[in-house]
Amino acid sequence: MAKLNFGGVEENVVTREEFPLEKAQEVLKNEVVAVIGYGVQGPGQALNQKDNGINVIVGQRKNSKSWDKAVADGFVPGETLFEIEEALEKGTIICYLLSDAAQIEYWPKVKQHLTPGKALYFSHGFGITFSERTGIVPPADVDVFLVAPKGSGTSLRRMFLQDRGLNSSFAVYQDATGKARERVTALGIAIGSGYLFETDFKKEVYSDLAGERGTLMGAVQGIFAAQYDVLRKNGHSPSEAFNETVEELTQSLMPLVAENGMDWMYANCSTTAQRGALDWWKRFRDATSPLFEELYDNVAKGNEAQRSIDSNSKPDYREKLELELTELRESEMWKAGKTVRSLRPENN
Ligand SMILES: NC(=O)c1ccc[n+]([C@@H]2O[C@H](COP(=O)([O-])OP(=O)(O)OC[C@H]3O[C@@H](n4cnc5c(N)ncnc54)[C@H](O)[C@@H]3O)[C@@H](O)[C@H]2O)c1
Ligand SMILES: CC(C)(O)[C@@H](O)C(=O)O
Ligand SMILES: [Mg+2]
Ligand SMILES: [Mg+2]
Repeated sequence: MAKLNFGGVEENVVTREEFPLEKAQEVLKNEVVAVIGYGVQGPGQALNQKDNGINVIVGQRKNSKSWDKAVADGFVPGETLFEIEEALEKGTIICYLLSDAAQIEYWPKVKQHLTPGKALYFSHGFGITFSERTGIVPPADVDVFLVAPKGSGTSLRRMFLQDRGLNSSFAVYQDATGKARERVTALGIAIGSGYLFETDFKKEVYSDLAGERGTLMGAVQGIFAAQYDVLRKNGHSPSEAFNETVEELTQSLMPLVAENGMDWMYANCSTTAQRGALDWWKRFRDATSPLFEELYDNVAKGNEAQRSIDSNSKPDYREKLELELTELRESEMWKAGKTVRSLRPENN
């Protein structure tokens, strides 16, 4: 593994140079990788593995939208696409990619098919870390590990098609065969990861739940809404408020941050903007820091996991989520955003 220096701290990272695709293919040549669930991660991971020459099958409920999607994506019923139980039986590596809540419901069936030497693969530390709540306790004679792409399954697939890789975390929880590490590394490469960063199940799930509730998804919408509302209350038009809150950030400034860091983005703005941003960022940090502390604490106590289990186990959880997404979509800010986006050349 390559040792890289991250801001003064050395960490181990698996690179594609040291573990090329050919090595992954060799490690996995006698395995049947069963991807269970074809929602968001399922398609990205299954298609990338298929294109990488891995023997991959999909397990999904028949008569579902996801089943039809798998067929449309080229998986063949009876050959590479099966009902969940059949795929569980055929697979030697079970990639458990049902939603975290659905994993609880299906666990008794999965466990039944985890015969000695098989491997159980997750893309989240959720089920194992919160096992008192999920009931997911694997038998001792199977390998248990995770590869968690740090991004959407949609991006995993898109970046693969662009010959780029999405960074993933990986962890081994249980090594029953003595081969868990090479199996998980091979899978990490095969699903289209760029680099693999080592962690453990608990660290992965705590950081992931905090991140998505925080800056990646929850906090970003919150801070957008707060600024947009203040601008609107002070008489600015929807387009002005949206451009100054979201559009400029995603189209002009975030690409600069992505390219070369925050100081680089700042340096490409006026000295007027730099003076103000350098004065104000610490106040935003200090104002939000207690909220981030509260969030992490809730994650560590298992409250966030429980909330997710409770609400996403309800029969109508999809409709309920969709209602809340619609509320966002129908808010003035995001309706203004729709019109602003329609003006981009690629949407004209
Ligand atoms: N979505 C992402 O991009 C992403 C990123 C990193 C990690 N993960 C992790 O990957 C795993 C899969 O997440 P996802 O977002 O792809 O899941 P998802 O919510 O898209 O659901 C995956 C599949 O589960 C099926 N499913 C849901 N409820 C079911 C039930 N009761 N019975 C049978 N099937 C059911 C759905 O039909 C779908 O095919 C999770 O552990 C998640 O935390 C997801
Ligand atoms: C894509 C995310 C937010 O990184 C993932 O953690 C998820 O749960 O979907
Ligand atoms: Mg997550
Ligand atoms: Mg994540």
